[in-house]
Amino acid sequence: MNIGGSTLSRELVVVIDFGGQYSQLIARRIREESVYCEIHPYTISVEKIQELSPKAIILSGGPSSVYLDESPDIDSEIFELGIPVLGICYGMQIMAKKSGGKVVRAEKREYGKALFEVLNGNHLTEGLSGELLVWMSHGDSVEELPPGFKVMGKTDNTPVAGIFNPQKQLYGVQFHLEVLHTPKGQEMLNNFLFEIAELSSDWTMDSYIDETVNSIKKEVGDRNAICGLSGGIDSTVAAVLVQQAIGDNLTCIFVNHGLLRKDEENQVLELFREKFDVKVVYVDARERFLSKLKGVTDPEQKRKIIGEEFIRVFEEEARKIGDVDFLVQGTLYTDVVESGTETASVIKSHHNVGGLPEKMELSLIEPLNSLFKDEVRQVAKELEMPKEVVWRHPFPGPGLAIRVLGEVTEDKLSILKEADAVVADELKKVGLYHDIWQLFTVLPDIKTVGVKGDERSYDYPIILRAVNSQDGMTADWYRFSNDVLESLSNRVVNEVEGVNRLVYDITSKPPATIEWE
Ligand SMILES: Nc1ncnc2c1ncn2[C@@H]1O[C@H](COP(=O)(O)OP(=O)(O)OP(=O)(O)O)[C@@H](O)[C@H]1O
Ligand SMILES: O=c1[nH]c(=O)c2[nH+]cn([C@@H]3O[C@H](COP(=O)(O)O)[C@@H](O)[C@H]3O)c2[nH]1
Ligand SMILES: NC(=O)CC[C@H](N)C(=O)O
Ligand SMILES: [Mg+2]
Repeated sequence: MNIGGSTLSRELVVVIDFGGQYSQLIARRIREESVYCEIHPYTISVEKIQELSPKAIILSGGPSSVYLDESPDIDSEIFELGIPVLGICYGMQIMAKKSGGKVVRAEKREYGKALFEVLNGNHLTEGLSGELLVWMSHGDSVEELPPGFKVMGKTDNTPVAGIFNPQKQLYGVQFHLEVLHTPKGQEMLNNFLFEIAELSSDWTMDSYIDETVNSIKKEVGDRNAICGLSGGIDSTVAAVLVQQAIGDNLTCIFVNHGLLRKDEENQVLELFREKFDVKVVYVDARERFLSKLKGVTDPEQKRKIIGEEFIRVFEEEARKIGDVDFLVQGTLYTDVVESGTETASVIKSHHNVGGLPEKMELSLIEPLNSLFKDEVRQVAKELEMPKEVVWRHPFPGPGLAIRVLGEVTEDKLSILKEADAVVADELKKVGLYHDIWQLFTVLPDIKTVGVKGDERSYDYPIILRAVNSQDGMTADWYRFSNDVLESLSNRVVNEVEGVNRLVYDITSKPPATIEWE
């Protein structure tokens, strides 16, 4: 059993993912309107959709072409369910093809900004007049309209840039209305959600808390649970929600795997002792994690070892407590998606999802597995948690193991801990720490030559990473002033033994990821 937020009752929009790069963004745009939505792979069956009983369906874009044999397909039945459907790009093309139209390779690829001229009045563009600036990214086009459909509008390049069938409430747009480069995109999406599908905005964090607590109460009853607690926002919120549901039957397990930041174990324990009324067991597992990681250099292998070891520690602690059936984790929607689904490829195996061992003694409770990070922060605020928890920078479960590149050793860990502490201290001093979404240092597996005090040094460089983001799915590097960069460099090189260089990572995600491994 996996108890998560998605089992709750509320109006639902299903986004069907054809492998598009913006599927997450579509989901975010919908949730920003206080409407709950879930992303499902295109392989979802019609029966499953009926079971979920969504009030609207959105078909995402995708890299493939609908006329190819192996291209992602969907059962035509979904257009007959009486549920309003909006197809975007590939989504519109598949809607056209499955409804009896024809899609072909276009003469000219259309990429970037275009002007969309509305040709036939329809509910999607209601309230919008004149030519609309839209964002295009396609090489295929609808050549023949399916029966029952009308052309919604055109661009210079694309005579059929939008289609609709008002009787069946089917709408398709060739452009991406979910990106900011389509300025009226959100208005069109709102027309679809509220005018066409008649959804109400019933997705609030307030209602989320009540429903989640109630559903955990029902599922767990008077049985016992443990919670993997890191002091991070996700597990803290998960612990508090579960505690509200089952009270003293919850015990939190805080694991020191030797990969925490400088003094982090003490800070976390103190925070929980002072500010939260939950039972916390501290486990010193440094030895066993570090010995399992000995000689291992491959990033995915490191993650899997750590994921498995976490579970083994949790199981041992559960046996000590006795009669424990559940493990609570602060898994987020993003952890699930990045660890790979049928249509989304594995970016990296988050230790708590893709890194889980196949056999587990405990059933999972993941009350946040349908939320994005910023939504969890909203829940935390709603729960009146201290600011230091709400705005704490995310810290990955595998900790410094994925920031010491290559083999993890005690020596390298201690250099990295020191560098990390110096950087955090300096940025708190200049008042920038909370301006940044996530900040950390990385220790690469190389040494470089320097000159310190007139003498040659052959030491490690430290890489500084600072990014801003909303939910960790995309991120932009932080623009420091030169003065701040200079003081950071001076302090790190002077104060951290074994380091003679500081370099700054100026890559966004994508194409990089936030962590280096
Ligand atoms: N040191 C730890 N001890 C026990 N459980 C942990 C530890 N580190 C991570 N976990 C578990 O793994 C989950 C995922 O880790 P993750 O880092 O994504 O979440 P978090 O630490 O709660 O929040 P944040 O993302 O803000 O750091 C946590 O929610 C928690 O259940
Ligand atoms: O708990 C976690 N277990 C993991 O295995 C893991 N990998 C990455 N992260 C965090 O996720 C966010 C996105 O990171 P990436 O851009 O590196 O994928 C960033 O905030 C990362 O710190 C993890 N968190
Ligand atoms: N972004 C998309 O969905 C592209 C759809 C299709 N591959 C095309 O090029 O037209
Ligand atoms: Mg964490």
